Amino acid sequence: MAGRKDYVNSKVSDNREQIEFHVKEILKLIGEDVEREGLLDTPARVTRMYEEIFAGYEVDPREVLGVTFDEQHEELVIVRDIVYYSQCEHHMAPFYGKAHIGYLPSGKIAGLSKLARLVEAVTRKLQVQERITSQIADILDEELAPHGVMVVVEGEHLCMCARGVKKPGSKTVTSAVRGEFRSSSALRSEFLALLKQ
Ligand SMILES: Nc1nc2c(ncn2[C@@H]2O[C@H](COP(=O)(O)OP(=O)(O)OP(=O)(O)O)[C@@H](O)[C@H]2O)c(=O)[nH]1
Ligand SMILES: [Zn+2]
Repeated sequence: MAGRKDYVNSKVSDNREQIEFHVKEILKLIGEDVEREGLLDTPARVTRMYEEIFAGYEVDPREVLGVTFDEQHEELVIVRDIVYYSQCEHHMAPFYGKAHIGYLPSGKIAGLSKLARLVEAVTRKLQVQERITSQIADILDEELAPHGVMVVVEGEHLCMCARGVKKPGSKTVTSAVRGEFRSSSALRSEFLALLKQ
């Protein structure tokens, strides 16, 4: 079996066979009959699912913004209600919800779809919600050098619903502010008001 070192910097597409093998082993270890019909293709299916839900390991989130445009619009730009699905790094259980991104451009704007691609790139891996929130804010701050950035992420964590403390319906809300959003409560209020419309 490969040692820990062999996995460094690897991703699902590099390791399909090994992942299938290990999923099958886990099925055996939880008491399943891996030869029964319903489970025959499960290791391959799970591996294909991992390629989707862990696609974030295949991309550099700093590169997804792509070409930025020079534009003199210096008022608030918000893309809200960007649905995401992620996996909590403590339990490997899904958490999901919506991300809302706002920034005040300073001569550079990003393609709107690229903001949603950035959310995809940071959520499709093992994560915690706080890190998703600050990574989105930091990457926009560094790549667009805007006057300010504000990110709000809402999430429902299955590890808190289906197991453990069992509180379905509870929502975690995280925020990150950079630049002028830090000092201006008026800007933060404007952003939050526009989320409600
Ligand atoms: N801060 C933060 N915590 C998270 C996130 N996702 C899951 N967790 C928490 O990670 C913690 C792990 O706690 P542990 O005590 O090590 O694990 P556990 O015994 O399974 O904890 P319980 O969930 O309370 O049963 C739990 O409190 C989870 O709710 C996240 O995105 N952010
Ligand atoms: Zn969890």
